[in-house]
Amino acid sequence: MMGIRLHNSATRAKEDFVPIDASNVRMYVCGPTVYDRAHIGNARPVVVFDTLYRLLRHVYGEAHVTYVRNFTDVDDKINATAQARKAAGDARPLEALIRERTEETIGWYHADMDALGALRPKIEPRATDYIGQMVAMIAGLIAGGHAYAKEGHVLFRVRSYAEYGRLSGRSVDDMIAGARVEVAPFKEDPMDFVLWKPSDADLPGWESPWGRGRPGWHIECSAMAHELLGAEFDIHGGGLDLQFPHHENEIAQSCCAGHGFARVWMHNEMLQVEGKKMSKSLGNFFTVRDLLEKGVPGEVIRIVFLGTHYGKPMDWTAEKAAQAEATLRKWRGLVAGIDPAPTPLPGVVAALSDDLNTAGALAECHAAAGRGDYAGLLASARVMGLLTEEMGEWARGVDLSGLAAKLSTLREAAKASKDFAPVDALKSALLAAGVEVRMSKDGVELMPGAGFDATKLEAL
Ligand SMILES: Nc1ncnc2c1ncn2[C@@H]1O[C@H](COP(=O)(O)OP(=O)(O)OP(=O)(O)O)[C@@H](O)[C@H]1O
Ligand SMILES: [Zn+2]
Repeated sequence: MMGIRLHNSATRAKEDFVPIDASNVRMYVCGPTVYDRAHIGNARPVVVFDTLYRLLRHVYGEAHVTYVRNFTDVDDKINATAQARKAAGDARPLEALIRERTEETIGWYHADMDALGALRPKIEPRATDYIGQMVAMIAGLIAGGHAYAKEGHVLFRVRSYAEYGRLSGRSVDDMIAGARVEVAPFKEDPMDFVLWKPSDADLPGWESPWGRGRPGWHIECSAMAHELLGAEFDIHGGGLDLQFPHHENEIAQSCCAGHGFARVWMHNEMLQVEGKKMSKSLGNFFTVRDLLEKGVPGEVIRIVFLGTHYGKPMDWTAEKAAQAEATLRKWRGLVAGIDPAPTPLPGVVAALSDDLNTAGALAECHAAAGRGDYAGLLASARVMGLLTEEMGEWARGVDLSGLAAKLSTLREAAKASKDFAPVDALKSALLAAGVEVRMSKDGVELMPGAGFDATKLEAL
């Protein structure tokens, strides 16, 4: 079996990937805070870790990989959207409005990420379903001297964990100097971070030994990962913007609670706009839905992401999208009516296994297309979630509608000139490409028929 090598952010080295249990390879990825539509920056980790998930399934077998990605449904921004609806006159209780907002956002998220060909993770836990586990973990941290309760808050005592800062490669003192840490009267040390905080009576809250309140964001992931994947698991992923403080804090909590944690940490670099991270707070974003509605197919968005290594920053540009669309249209033409090879090309699997070298894998696909190995191209593209049946609708529809318009124009011209030869020539070429042609006085309709071969349409 070909070995997978992954760049581990924790050791800053590319390492052989050796699963703890090859019959159950386990991966946790930090998921979205569900208060609004995902922007295309948010889609980058989805495509990156979906590609890794597909590779792991290819290597270890579909039944032997557990992928968990959470929904963060406790958050001030969610509360704010619900409060805005209440202020606008909605009489329902805040809890119902919050639930409605998170349900709606999860529905959008699923629809948008499905459109990018991302498989749904095996488990998609919601933070609010694991409050009990979070409370238990926090209680254990207090008992172990790693956390303290004060004024309804529980704080993690950062100085109690000697390894703090190791993931991001910084010392606690540097972090204090560089980060905007909140100084608060209930903190022993400005670096200490919140595990639990009180909730106002008009906001969602849960009973706990420290009063009615809600968990901090970091403890959510530690508790869900532990509950669903066990004390130690293989891979933890997320965007590089989460490395500090979120992931640093997850590690501190889980290790001090006496669990191990993830062995390999992977971080995708940012999707940028003019050198800056695309983010909601900067306002420099557009959503996945915006692009889909503008007619950019999900498959095009996916292949644009795959064109850049996940560890490098990238921009979204219209030129990249146009080039990607041309590639996919060509490939879809080449593989039309062809069965995929039984296995993907070894060169593609090798590239993906080399720390997800997706650009290299795509280059291998181009080479296969060039030498006429269409069955190999198809099988290989599918390992990356491309050229799948479900994602192909856009390519068929658009090609043929352009040709239908052309045929119709030729027919109009022929009616005037009485020279039907150009119409007949295009019609014969379409039939030769396996297209069903229906011409009536109402118009021209083209449908892919048996033996449809889109490559033969390229010259028309
Ligand atoms: N510009 C970006 N490029 C790549 N990944 C990103 C980008 N912005 C956010 N992410 C990733 O998206 C995932 C979901 O994050 P989350 O829902 O917390 O985003 P967010 O914080 O609402 O987005 P924003 O950063 O725009 O406020 C995380 O893994 C995060 O690292
Ligand atoms: Zn997380």
